[in-house]
Amino acid sequence: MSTIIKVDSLNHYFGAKHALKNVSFEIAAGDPVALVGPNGAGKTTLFSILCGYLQASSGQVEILGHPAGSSALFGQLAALPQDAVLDPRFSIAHQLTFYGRLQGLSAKESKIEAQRTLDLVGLSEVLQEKPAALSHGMRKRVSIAQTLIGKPKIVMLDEATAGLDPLHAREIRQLVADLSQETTFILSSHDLSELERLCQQVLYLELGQMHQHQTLASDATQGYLTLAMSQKQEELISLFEGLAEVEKVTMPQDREYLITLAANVASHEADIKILQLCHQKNWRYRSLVNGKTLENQLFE
Ligand SMILES: Nc1ncnc2c1ncn2[C@@H]1O[C@H](COP(=O)(O)OP(=O)(O)OP(=O)(O)O)[C@@H](O)[C@H]1O
Repeated sequence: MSTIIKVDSLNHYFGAKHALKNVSFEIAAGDPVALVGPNGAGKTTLFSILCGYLQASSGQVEILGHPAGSSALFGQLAALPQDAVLDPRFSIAHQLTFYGRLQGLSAKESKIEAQRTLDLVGLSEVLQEKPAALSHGMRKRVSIAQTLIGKPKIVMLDEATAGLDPLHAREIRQLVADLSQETTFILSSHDLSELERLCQQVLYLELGQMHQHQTLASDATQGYLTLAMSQKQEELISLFEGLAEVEKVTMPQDREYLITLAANVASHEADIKILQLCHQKNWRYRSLVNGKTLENQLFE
């Protein structure tokens, strides 16, 4: 797969504050990529540098073969900032069409794009409305539509589903998954289970430093099972640790058990034993998943 973003030894300072510390990573075209990290980790700073809003203090950033901020990237890369706002004075049609014109589309093409992208986010009926007539979640979906105008190759969404009801959050996730063939999405979110569903590559920033992870969908977390129980079971850990297939069991959070398998034991050899034990004990489980959840990879 072709590399579309290449970042090498990136540093950024805000005065004495070293916000990004020697960050290097690559992103290939295709599957969505997650950008995760605690508050103040440097995610917005990194987004701003990738978009060309902010000039890095040092290091290289290459996007689709061009330096960040290059005019060659116009229309190829779009971003939804966390605090994006729509202009209250103009209709949604006007704003989306204007955005299309800014990208160099004709008036007719811009109108078609406005309608197409609003259809994609399930909001075709609001075309003539002004932002005040829309709920917070609807405005967010319009902003997502705006990033899709002109079919950019890369779209960065900062907290795209924050504030959306579960149904619409799911629709946006589906939209991201559906468009992933033509557009590579970089998603920043604090909702790890959402990112886990969508992304295999996870860029984790902490205090300006980058660590890379893979999600459950990959082979990288082989050797673990994650068991969610309906109720906490006092004897569970000691009983499971008594199995030859199991090396260690921990409970990273309430009613969720992380099972480390013994060396050279495949998960399908262990899961049956675990389920048999649950059955014997009459314990009810909610899910048994191969691997380590993203949250446990990052914080356990
Ligand atoms: N304009 C600025 N001037 C000075 N310091 C800044 C500026 N912007 C960000 N910082 C600092 O740089 C660090 C990284 O901030 P950044 O906004 O990139 O974090 P973040 O990961 O996006 O956080 P959040 O999840 O809260 O949005 C923080 O310590 C922040 O205080």
